[in-house]
Amino acid sequence: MSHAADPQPMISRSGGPLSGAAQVPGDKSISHRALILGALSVGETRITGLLEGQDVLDTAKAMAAFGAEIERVGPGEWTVHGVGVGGFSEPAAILDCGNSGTGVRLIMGAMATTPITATFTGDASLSRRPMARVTDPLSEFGAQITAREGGRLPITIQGAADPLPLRYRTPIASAQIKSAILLAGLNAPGETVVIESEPTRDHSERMLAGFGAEIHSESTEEGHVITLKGRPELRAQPVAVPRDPSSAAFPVAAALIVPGSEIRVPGVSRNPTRDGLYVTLLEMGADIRFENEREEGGEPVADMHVKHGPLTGVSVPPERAASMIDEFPILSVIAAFAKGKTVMNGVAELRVKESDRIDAMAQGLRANGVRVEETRDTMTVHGMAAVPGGGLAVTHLDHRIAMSFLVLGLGTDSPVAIDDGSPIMTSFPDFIPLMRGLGADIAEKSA
Ligand SMILES: O=C(O)C1=C[C@@H](OP(=O)(O)O)[C@@H](O)[C@H](O)C1
Ligand SMILES: C=C(OP(=O)(O)O)C(=O)O
Repeated sequence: MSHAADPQPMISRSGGPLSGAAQVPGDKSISHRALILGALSVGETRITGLLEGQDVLDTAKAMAAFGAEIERVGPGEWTVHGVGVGGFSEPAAILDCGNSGTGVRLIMGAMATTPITATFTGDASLSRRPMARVTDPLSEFGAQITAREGGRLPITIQGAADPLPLRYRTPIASAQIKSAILLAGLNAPGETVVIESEPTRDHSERMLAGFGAEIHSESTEEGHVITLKGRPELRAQPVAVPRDPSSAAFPVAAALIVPGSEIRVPGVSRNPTRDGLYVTLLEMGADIRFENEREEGGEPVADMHVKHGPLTGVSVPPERAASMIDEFPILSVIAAFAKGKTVMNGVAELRVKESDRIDAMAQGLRANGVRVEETRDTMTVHGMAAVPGGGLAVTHLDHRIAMSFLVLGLGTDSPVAIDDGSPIMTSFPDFIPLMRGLGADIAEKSA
């Protein structure tokens, strides 16, 4: 579904301390992969804790269009009867991946080595995002690809009838590029190898191994090397999706900036390839404790306990960027309340997310009285003892920008408005009730 909802202006303002438990939704990255790998497996995959955000629902629809049987059997509980590696049938209609970069890029990979044709579209945000980073390597497998000018959506892929395995060094640290290649490699003979300069989130590798593929990763002088043996028979698996650390970041941030707050966030993934924000917050002096550390569904998880307290600005090194790539918008909000400046390095990729996130954050923070400097790949936020607020932030169809500014307003002197909260449904449909349950004052606003 394209993101065509009417804009929903919203406003948030400061109130009393936040308290209680924040049950954040299932991990978005793992949810997409559970549906895709379920569709490529033989047998029934039962998924619990699936994120029922629009991004993931669009992926579910696409898997059904390729011939998998997908059923919602309860809240967050879904079954997938897959068609096996190489078993996708040709979709009858154009596949609309909505707002989701992960959805479209991984699904293009999953079908590019099967001899069927599919056309992909998305909303205005997704149609601006670069796709050649994925279609270039997919054409090396033998797929025939046509794209709009600049390698953008809509894109039509005629999958390779006789795919060749690929050895590919990713030019950008991106789990979406890596995952698209690995999914394509499933139906290529021989070994497909991806080499990345910095390790990126490793859910595809963990889950492919869980579904029975032969895959291994090693750090070498060349970089981080992932090797997949093609044409496995993937076996359906139960998948328990842990709670999303990227979604957890919003209530955590709110608790850190609203005086007197103390909240718990149970069952959040602590996968080290996703942990950069929390490493950074601890360096800033945040009062965060991880309790009851355990393993669930092949991922390390913990219960978080977060308390408001003083924070100090830090410099985030570029090599940490991949492990917190979606968390820089909310970090820039937290940084506004820290003592001194926070410098975020190596963040150029933020410019090609759902929006140009450096620009969107810089403009919205400035509109609310915060000093921000940006270069192509850095952002610097100057913290202040009291953040004025009182401004309007433009969200550009970007859920993380919308949620970041609603959190900002919980700590500012005057309320903060956003032009459109509707994109929040892509990744965190219960964000507003969850935040209100903690005591946050967030309201819809007439346009
Ligand atoms: O593989 C994934 O699930 C994701 C990878 C990241 O994108 P890139 O691979 O473009 O960095 C991230 O921003 C996105 O939200 C989810
Ligand atoms: C970048 C994001 O998602 P995607 O690339 O899947 O649209 C995100 O969720 O912050």
